[in-house]
Amino acid sequence: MKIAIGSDSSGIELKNIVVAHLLDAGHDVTDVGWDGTGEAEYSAHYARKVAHLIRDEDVERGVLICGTGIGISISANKVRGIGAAVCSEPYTAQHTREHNGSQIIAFGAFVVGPQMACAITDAFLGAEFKGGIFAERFNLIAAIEDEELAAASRG
Ligand SMILES: O=C(CO)[C@H](O)[C@H](O)[C@H](O)COP(=O)(O)O
Repeated sequence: MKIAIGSDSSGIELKNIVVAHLLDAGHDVTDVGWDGTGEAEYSAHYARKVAHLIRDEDVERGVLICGTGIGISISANKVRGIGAAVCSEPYTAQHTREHNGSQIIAFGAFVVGPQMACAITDAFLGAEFKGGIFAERFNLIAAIEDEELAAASRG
C-alpha cells in the first residue's frame, strides 16, 4: 500500500520506528519529514503535506505523529475531504477506517510506545471502509464542510 507519514520534532523517533515497520511489511512509504535536519516546522506543516498527498491520490493512507496526535490531526482535518483520527489503541484505529472512512491515523509520541504505535498503524491499514449506512454518514459529515465553505464564500 502507498502510505505517507509525517511528524514534528516530538514524533520523529517514533516516526522512524513506524517507517521501518511499514517498510518491513512491504509498504511503499513516503516520509514527508521532519527529517531531523535543520529546524523542524510546527506539526501543521507535515499534516498538510500528508493530507495533500491523500487528496491528490498520490498515496492511499497517511500516518501523522506529534506529541499528542492532536495538533497534527486537527491540521490535517482542515484540508477538504480529509478525515484524520487520533487513536491510542488498535480498536479505534480499525473502527475509524471502517465506519468513518478516515484516510489518516494520528497518534502521540508522548502517549503511545513503539509497539502500540505499530499495532495502531497495522489495525488501521488492515481495515476497509464499510460503505452502506456508513457512506451515508460520511456524506453527512462532508456536507457540513461543503455548506460551511459555501456560507463563508457568501460572506
Ligand atoms: O502539535 C502538537 C500539539 O498540538 C504536538 O503535540 C507537539 O508535538 C507538542 O506540543 C510538543 O511540541 P514541541 O515543540 O516538540 O515541544
